Amino acid sequence: MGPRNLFLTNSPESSNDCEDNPTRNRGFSKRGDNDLDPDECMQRTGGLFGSRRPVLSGTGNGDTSQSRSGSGSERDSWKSEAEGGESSDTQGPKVTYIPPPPPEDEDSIFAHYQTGINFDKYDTILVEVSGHDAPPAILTFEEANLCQTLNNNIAKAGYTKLTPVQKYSIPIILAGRDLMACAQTGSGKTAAFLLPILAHMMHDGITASRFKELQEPECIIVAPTRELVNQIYLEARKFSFGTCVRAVVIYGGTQLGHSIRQIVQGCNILCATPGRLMDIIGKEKIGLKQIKYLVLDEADRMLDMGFGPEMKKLISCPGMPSKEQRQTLMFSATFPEEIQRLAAEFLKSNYLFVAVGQVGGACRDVQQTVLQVGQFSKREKLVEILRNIGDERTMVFVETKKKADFIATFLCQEKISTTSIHGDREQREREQALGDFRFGKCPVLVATSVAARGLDIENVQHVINFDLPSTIDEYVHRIGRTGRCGNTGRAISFFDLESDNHLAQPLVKVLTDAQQDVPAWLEEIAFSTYIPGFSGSTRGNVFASVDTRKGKSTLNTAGFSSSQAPNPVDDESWD
Ligand SMILES: Nc1ncnc2c1ncn2[C@@H]1O[C@H](COP(=O)(O)OP(=O)(O)OP(=O)(O)O)[C@@H](O)[C@H]1O
Repeated sequence: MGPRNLFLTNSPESSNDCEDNPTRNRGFSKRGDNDLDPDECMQRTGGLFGSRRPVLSGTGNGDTSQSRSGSGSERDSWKSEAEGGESSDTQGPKVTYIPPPPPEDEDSIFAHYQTGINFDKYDTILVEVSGHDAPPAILTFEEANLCQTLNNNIAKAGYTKLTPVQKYSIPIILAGRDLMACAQTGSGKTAAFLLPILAHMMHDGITASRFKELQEPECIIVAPTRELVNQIYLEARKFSFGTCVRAVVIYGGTQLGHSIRQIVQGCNILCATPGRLMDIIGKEKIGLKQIKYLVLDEADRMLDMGFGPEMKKLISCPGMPSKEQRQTLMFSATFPEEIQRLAAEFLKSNYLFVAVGQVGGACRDVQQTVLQVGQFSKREKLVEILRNIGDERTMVFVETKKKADFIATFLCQEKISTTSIHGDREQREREQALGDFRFGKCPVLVATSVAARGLDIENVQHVINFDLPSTIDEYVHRIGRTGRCGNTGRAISFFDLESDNHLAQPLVKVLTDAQQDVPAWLEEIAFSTYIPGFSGSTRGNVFASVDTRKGKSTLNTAGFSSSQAPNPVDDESWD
């Protein structure tokens, strides 16, 4: 491998980002603690229209403990990104970043990557639909009876065959039913909700939205990270091309005035991170009266104790149609049982549940390897692996933001051109980093869990878990950044006997279910480690939770319930 350049740019300005930390989420779940993205956390301090002053402060300079049982000292202070001068009642430097507009030419809008050799194997995946009177699945796009413009856009996007989640979800949504859908990473969940929503809008003869100070969109899509909502927006823009439906994206870390300017020009579909959404609603730029569709992507994350309170506020905002009056759609690759129960509050009682493959199961197109690597050998092993990989695109997941910087800098010193993404980086830097990775300038992206969910980047051939996450769900999402849409990928995880033993059982289960080799040492740890709540054998079980309304008490993919989950110390990643 040739020398790689140093592309890491860590701006001192990043000090106006807020820190993610468990402490600031006191009173919220253990599960969600690690996954807050900075700008969204502010809502938890002041409520929808309340004060945004942070309730906690601390040193903010603790070390980046690599131990899972660490106190998380670096995370004991946080400054809400909302403090970035976005509201009159806040202090601190203004957030001035205005993201560059996406390319407008048709080729860029419809640019896509090829489905992989295993795309056709999707047909063999088992699908279970539960709930009453489910409409039958469709087998082809033609059967969906979409309008010509949508069909043209689907063709231009290079879609010729439906994925299983699309086959089942599209008719369900077209029939007006609420839906909770769980399907493996990279299997086309975004189009599964966008296409039928757009079809409905077209069918209802939506009128082009015009400039207005208060916009009343028909659809709101929320997702947990900025990069993910942006991606969903680009998909919405692609499928609505040539129609009068206008999609808009708003997310934190960008100038609030910019978000407002985007909205007032017209907004039918609003893609938003929760914090920015609530801010905009509070500023009365968005009215909710016309909402017909509410989509929670990465729904288990959106409903956990981290974001759950914001989502509850959203559905009880003035004007928001009741669940009987709107269609609520939830999608994820993982759906722990207790989160499903919470979700019922958002859904009509006759909602349908679609499970494609094993709920929370890993994508089988990812070849998973687990290596026993102690904390002090990890860097050496990482360099060895990356040198063997060469220039193939690789995401390296670490536990903390500081560690992300540290490892990225270390790799750059090793002449491996690397960039990094995490919640302490300015949004400008995050987007730059993602762009550099996406377009191959930096083949290695070091990331915290902020990049674990949803990101769809072409040709990510490898995921390396330098640090394993604290829950198996997060593992499933992380390794799902590769092996997407029928392509194959590889995931290598460093298992540290000092800190990762609690993951052994669920990890063995995920590996087994995805028909991967399970190292004997891992199986041994799995059988000798008692995990409360993890019942049953690791082999051959029907995996994880199913539709909770069936009353089966089963495992969630974490191998333990959220309330039993160990305290996560990965310190990331909300938006
Ligand atoms: N029917 C299809 N034919 C071809 N490509 C498709 C089809 N459906 C989706 N894709 C492409 O597959 C990729 C993955 O889709 P998407 O990002 O929606 O997956 P996902 O299920 O939401 O994954 P994750 O769980 O990681 O969020 C995207 O590039 C998308 O454009």
